[in-house]
Amino acid sequence: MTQLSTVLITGASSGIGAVYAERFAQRGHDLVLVARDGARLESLASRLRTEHGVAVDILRADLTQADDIRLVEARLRDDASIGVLINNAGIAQSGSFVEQTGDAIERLITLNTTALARLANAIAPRLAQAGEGSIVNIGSVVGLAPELGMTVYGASKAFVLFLSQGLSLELNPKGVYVQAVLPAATRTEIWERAGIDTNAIPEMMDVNELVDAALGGFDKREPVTIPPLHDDSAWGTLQAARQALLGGIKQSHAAERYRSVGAH
Ligand SMILES: NC(=O)C1=CN([C@@H]2O[C@H](COP(=O)(O)OP(=O)(O)OC[C@H]3O[C@@H](n4cnc5c(N)ncnc54)[C@H](OP(=O)(O)O)[C@@H]3O)[C@@H](O)[C@H]2O)C=CC1
Ligand SMILES: CC(=O)[C@H](N)C(=O)O
Repeated sequence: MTQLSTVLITGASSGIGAVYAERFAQRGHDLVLVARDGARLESLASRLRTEHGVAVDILRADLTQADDIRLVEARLRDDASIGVLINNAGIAQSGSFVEQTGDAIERLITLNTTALARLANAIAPRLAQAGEGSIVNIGSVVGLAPELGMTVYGASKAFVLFLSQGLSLELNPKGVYVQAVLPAATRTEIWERAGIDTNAIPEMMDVNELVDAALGGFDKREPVTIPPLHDDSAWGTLQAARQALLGGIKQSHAAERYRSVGAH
């Protein structure tokens, strides 16, 4: 694998994924662009080929469908030129849990977590074998805080963060870089698609600024990049608190406050 490996980007037809495609093309990488909207992918691909002289393949796939997920998995497994996976495709949802349908919840979880994990799983063994390559998973700050009021979406993004941190522990020693990117509200189509009114959201980041910051974290090989977090010591404090809690849960007996329960 050369340093300028091919980059496969899911959700490349708009928003954050389309800007990643632009930026990696500017850096001279060939691309594989994945999404459902073939016409949009083709028009982006054709512009990037012309403007940057890179090879761009498109792969139409609905990543909520098992057969389509398998198609992308096969490409990641078999195409040795692909050294970077940008696991970006995702959807949000409006409404509270009791207003959401089971089918819509399943669709969100399949796209935001199952597809993302399966695609990482498809490429990871090959990258580990090669001793190089990168997996970038797009999470969200919403995954840090149930208080932000998007329970299922937030839970899917908490999964993305946990998975990324776990994969980082497993794969970093094998030479594979794993990055979780946690954007906050960013101006893309995701809001309209989910039926969320953005007028109520005062702080929205421009999508170009978001991706450039995420790539800044990528170049520094940060395991977790939170573009809108200005004081990064807050993240360090949270991680230190988590480590401290770990020390307290390696116990063979239940905590004192629960011990009287069985005695009745
Ligand atoms: N914008 C924001 O405020 C934030 C976004 N994020 C995350 O960023 C990621 C990208 O979102 P963003 O760019 O904002 O949103 P967009 O809606 O602009 O882009 C989403 C992309 O995912 C693709 N996609 C949607 N459904 C499917 C599907 N079933 N199968 C395959 N591809 C699909 C869309 O393409 P197509 O319709 O052609 O399939 C599109 O390319 C998401 O994971 C999102 O959760 C995180 C925090 C904040
Ligand atoms: C895109 C969303 O709906 C969400 N609020 C987020 O910031 O991740």
